[in-house]
Amino acid sequence: MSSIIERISNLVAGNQFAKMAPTDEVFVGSIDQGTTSSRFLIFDKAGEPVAVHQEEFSQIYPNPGWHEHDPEEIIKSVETCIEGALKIFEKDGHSKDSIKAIGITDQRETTVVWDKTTGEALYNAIVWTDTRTAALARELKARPGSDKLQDICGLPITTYPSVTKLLWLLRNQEKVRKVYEAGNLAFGTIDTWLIYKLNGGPDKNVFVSDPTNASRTMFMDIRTLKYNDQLLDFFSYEYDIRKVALPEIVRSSDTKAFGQIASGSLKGFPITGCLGDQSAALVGQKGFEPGSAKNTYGTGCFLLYNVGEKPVISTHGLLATVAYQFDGKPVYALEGSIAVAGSGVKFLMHNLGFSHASHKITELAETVPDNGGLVFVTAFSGLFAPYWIDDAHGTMFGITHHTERGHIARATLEAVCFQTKAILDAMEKDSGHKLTELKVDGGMSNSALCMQTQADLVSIPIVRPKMRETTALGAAIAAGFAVGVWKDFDELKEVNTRGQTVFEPKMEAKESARMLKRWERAVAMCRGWLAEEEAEEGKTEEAAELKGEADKQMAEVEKVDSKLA
Ligand SMILES: Nc1ncnc2c1ncn2[C@@H]1O[C@H](COP(=O)(O)OP(=O)(O)O)[C@@H](O)[C@H]1O
Ligand SMILES: O=P(O)(O)OC[C@H](O)CO
Repeated sequence: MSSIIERISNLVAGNQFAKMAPTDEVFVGSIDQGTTSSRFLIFDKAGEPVAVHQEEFSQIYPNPGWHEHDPEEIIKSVETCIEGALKIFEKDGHSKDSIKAIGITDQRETTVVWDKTTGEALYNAIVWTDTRTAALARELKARPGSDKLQDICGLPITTYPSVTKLLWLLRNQEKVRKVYEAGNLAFGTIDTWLIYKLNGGPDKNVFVSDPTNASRTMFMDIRTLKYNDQLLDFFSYEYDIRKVALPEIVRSSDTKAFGQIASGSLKGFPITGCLGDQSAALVGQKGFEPGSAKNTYGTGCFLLYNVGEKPVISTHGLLATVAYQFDGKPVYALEGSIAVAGSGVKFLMHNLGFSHASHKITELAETVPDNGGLVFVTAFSGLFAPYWIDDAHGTMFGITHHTERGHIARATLEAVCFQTKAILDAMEKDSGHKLTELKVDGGMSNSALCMQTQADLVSIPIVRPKMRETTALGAAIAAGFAVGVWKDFDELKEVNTRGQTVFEPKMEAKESARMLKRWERAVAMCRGWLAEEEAEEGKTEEAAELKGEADKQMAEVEKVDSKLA
């Protein structure tokens, strides 16, 4: 039996303990490496962010349709974010030792190549939005066997997946080719590059990717989650892809595979989760049940719909992708990808000088009651799902003396909502299931006008959580699962449930149908923009083919026209 003195001193010690830094606190860090900015957030067990630091980095557009990032700047931005958030965290009285694990989430498809002997990047990262490979994609589509690939990897051949970017680098960059010929070329998406560099580069050589990222390369069999011979053979007609080091594919939540941070204030802290950003957002929205979906309005906009443990290969212009793989079994999603969402807002700000802040674009759009007859097909990277038109450029239709900046701002927001509607229709056809509500997040979902328009156009409620850092939360959940911060989905029940906003559809069905028809007509009219040009110059055989395609598409326009009449 303990003495009274002993019990009293224990009580005192207990009280002192309560007043000191609460060492029983548990946090998870999350690196969110997006297209326009990097962030580091620290989440508590309730899924609330307690510290955050964000850094924008350079967007490099060397030619029309080209989009690059400096791979070293990306790493620096992440390191700065970690230090920045940690400072806030410690200032608030928390101890960094209470951070149990770190998750990573990243822009997908963006491609980096480096020399595996030195860890030196050999070219800028080619960003997912980049369309320099449009002709290469057409060349690949024309090769025998191209029609078999989507069934294996879930993606159609377009400029979007990593493969065309890697082939372009091999074909066009001598420095890359030399390292390839020496057998030292390493390929990675941003998750792989980050994990490799944060672990210290060639010294530790942690060279991995998770299935949600690897499923965006076109090298991975979506069913086995392994690199696939048929895919590698198909793409190896000029350069042998097997001579390029591809990262090992490991599950999205793991205590060992992702290594640990090699330097800075979090030196020695384990990285235990990794998810592509759109998968992470689905996890952050707790879309764990088949039939649940989310739409993330960031730089681009991506609708993911959980289809369960078997992939669904789309026949309506959507992608099959991996949602996550936490334990043995992968969970899949159908995806509708829109290339331009917030980047359209930034275009108005930076290229057209409309304002200096994103929310001001929404305010500008609110100065007019409707789009005034203007439709803006924001096809800056061609048009993605469900259309996949790589030879479209951004086009505005319906400009009159009545048109003012407010209309352009409004039409920019609406463009994302129209594409989301087209994606939802395609998803309904592929899955045979109609959504009853749509969960949203991402920077552009801050725009209430945009969310109301979305509800009006899809005719179902739009549900926006109060805490919209769902992408980062998803990566934290993946990391937290690995180290037991959360043990199962049940433990996440209360996470991120407070204070959601619901946007109910208000527009009359007749009016939304009229707007949608106009949009479809504008899409049909912006097809074949580059095809005509190439055919006239007689540049390529495919161009002539495309000219025929453009003519066919004009016939489509006429069909839409006659429907509208
Ligand atoms: N109130 C707003 N209205 C319209 N767009 C907004 C608003 N707030 C943020 N955005 C847009 O959201 C995008 C940033 O979203 P975010 O989810 O951080 O993107 P990413 O992860 O791709 O970098 C930017 O393009 C920004 O212009
Ligand atoms: O930067 P985001 O958030 O628009 O996401 C980029 C996507 O992952 C590209 O596929």
